[in-house]
Amino acid sequence: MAEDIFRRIRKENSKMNMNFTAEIYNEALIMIEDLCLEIANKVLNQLGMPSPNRSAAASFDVELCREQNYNTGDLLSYVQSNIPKLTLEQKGIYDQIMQTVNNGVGEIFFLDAPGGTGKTFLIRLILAAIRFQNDIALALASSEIAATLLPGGRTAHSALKLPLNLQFIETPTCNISKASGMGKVLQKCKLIVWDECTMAYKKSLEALDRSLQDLRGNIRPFGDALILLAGDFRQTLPVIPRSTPEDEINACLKYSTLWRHVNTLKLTTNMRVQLQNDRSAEIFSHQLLEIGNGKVLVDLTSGRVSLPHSFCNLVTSKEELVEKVFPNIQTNYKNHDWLSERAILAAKNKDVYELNNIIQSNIQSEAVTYKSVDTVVEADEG
Ligand SMILES: Nc1ncnc2c1ncn2[C@@H]1O[C@H](COP(=O)(O)OP(=O)(O)OP(=O)(O)O)[C@@H](O)[C@H]1O
Repeated sequence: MAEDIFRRIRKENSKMNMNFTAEIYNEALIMIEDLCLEIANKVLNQLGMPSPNRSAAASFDVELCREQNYNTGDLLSYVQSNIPKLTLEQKGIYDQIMQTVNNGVGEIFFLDAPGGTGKTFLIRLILAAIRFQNDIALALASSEIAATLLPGGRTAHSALKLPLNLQFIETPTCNISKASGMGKVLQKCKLIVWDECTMAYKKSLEALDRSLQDLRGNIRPFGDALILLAGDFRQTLPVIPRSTPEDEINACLKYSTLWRHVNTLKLTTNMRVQLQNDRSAEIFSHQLLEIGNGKVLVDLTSGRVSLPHSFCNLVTSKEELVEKVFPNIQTNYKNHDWLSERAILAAKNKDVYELNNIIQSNIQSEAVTYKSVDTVVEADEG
């Protein structure tokens, strides 16, 4: 267990010159003791093992080291080379946020950015501009994929230790103490970015709000921290299994009392269109916005929209779709670059399984079954 912790810490702090330390053994003892308490309601001492030092664990600020462990020289050159590229719209938002950071005042911004308008580009620059001054900018996202797009990005659930059964708790909080590494990060940080916040349950942001108020000893929204929320309400809203659309809308951030404190900033120019000067990309992005903005008629009986004429290529079966996206998969499947450029997205697991079966049945090779575990692990391991 101690070796797992050691590997995890080395991975999280790739540039930290860290050796095996007594604190790592201590963290392992704490984890073992937590399990024993849960299973047998006994501390390690009662089971003939050494007791962990709980206060020493609090001073083991891995989280704090992680957030301050950036190469400032690299960040400075990144900032200097990318600021001149910002469009007027992006520069206006960059300046407003950096000014608020430098003034040290609390504010809640929402960056309303349809796909392709340079939201990720801008956020990466803001993170770098804060970090190169040796200040902390915490990058969170609602999904793992979005988290990987931001340097130092982590899922909000894992970083904030949000309860897994959030929706059933009246007033959830983050499971973070003042003395913990993450508690210190949240007290010190100059900015918290939460990308794809539009997918998060409003209760997860409310939990962060409560915890920041407590950690920072300030009863203003989010403890007067500077928060940059980003996302697009035209895209996926919080997913609640077996719920109605009303439940999903009610779970979303706009229906939180926090929303009235939010200052919305907008990005509107599609950079993919602008940079490539591609007319068809422009038409496609316009059509996407029309759908997202509810301008396309919905069939009231089925609840579906009819896709605009020339919006995309339509196919008549899953087999045809597989053939279009993965032509000649029998031989191409060995080419990883080819594979990494294509994917089929489906809204339901049922369709994912069916599509996977069709693709796999086209590949003539020996089938290997790997075991997997799908139980929930500790929130901080997720
Ligand atoms: N000012 C800029 N100068 C040069 N390239 C830019 C600029 N803004 C954005 N880009 C590029 O445009 C593309 C789209 O930007 P980005 O990925 O940041 O958009 P996004 O709003 O996050 O889109 P999505 O939500 O679809 O991921 C990227 O390749 C990005 O590097």
